[in-house]
Amino acid sequence: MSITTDTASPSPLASFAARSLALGYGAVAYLIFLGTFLYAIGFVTRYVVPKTIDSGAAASTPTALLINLLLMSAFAVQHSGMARQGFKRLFVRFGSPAIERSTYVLLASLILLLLFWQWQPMPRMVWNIERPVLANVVTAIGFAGWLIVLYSTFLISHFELFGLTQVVTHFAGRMAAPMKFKTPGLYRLIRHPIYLGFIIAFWSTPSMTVGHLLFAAVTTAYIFVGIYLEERDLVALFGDEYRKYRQRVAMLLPGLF
Ligand SMILES: C[S@@+](CC[C@H](N)C(=O)[O-])C[C@H]1O[C@@H](n2cnc3c(N)ncnc32)[C@H](O)[C@@H]1O
Repeated sequence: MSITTDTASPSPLASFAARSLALGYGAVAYLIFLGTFLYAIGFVTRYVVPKTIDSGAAASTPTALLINLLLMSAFAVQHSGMARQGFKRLFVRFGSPAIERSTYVLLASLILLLLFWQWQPMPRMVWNIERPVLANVVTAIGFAGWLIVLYSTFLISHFELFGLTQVVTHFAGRMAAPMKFKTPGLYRLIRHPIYLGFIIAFWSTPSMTVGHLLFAAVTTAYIFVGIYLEERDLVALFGDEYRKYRQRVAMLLPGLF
């Protein structure tokens, strides 16, 4: 696949304009992702941001359940659908390969922002840790989960994962290198540290409401579906290298599974 196929005109000026546009698009998509990621931390931990997982007027339970399930389903369909190799091939047939990842990141972020905005609180308490020390420990574990997520993205290439490397390489007039399979740091212990970080971040809260529990349970179930689909693609891409890695290294918890 050649990055020169995405420019309609061979003129260097038009090509420069198209590459600049792709770069700007990728940069905006990355900034929106970053804002969404930071907002997600506030949304789940209920710190700083105006609208959290538990704030707002409560609708009836069936209405809240329906809206929240629809919002999470929209995210799951976009996130899993667009991540598949088949969709990526389709995308590069009609659009520029350089902005495929940025488009994926942008749409995922926009759906998440919609979810944060429209999320219906379900305030009934499931558990509430009242001892301050224990509550602080649980909160700190939750924040550690977010740190694991962010740290792990840098282990397998943060800027490539969120599309910036692709648009910068394209802007420089070079071909983006194919994605490399890497197992640095935490990836030597488990295959999915980013997903483990999310699970820790979503569950480790001192006050668990029904709404938060719904969010944690559905996203955790979705993570297992995502792992199945992602590993199928990784086996197709890297063959025996990934199969051996899967035999050697646990999915989420070393020594357990
Ligand atoms: C959101 S990341 C999640 C990565 C991993 N499942 C985790 O939880 O840490 C998904 C992207 O990472 C890529 N990926 C997963 N494992 C990888 C590895 N060991 N090296 C490089 N890329 C990987 C997948 O192909 C996919 O594009």
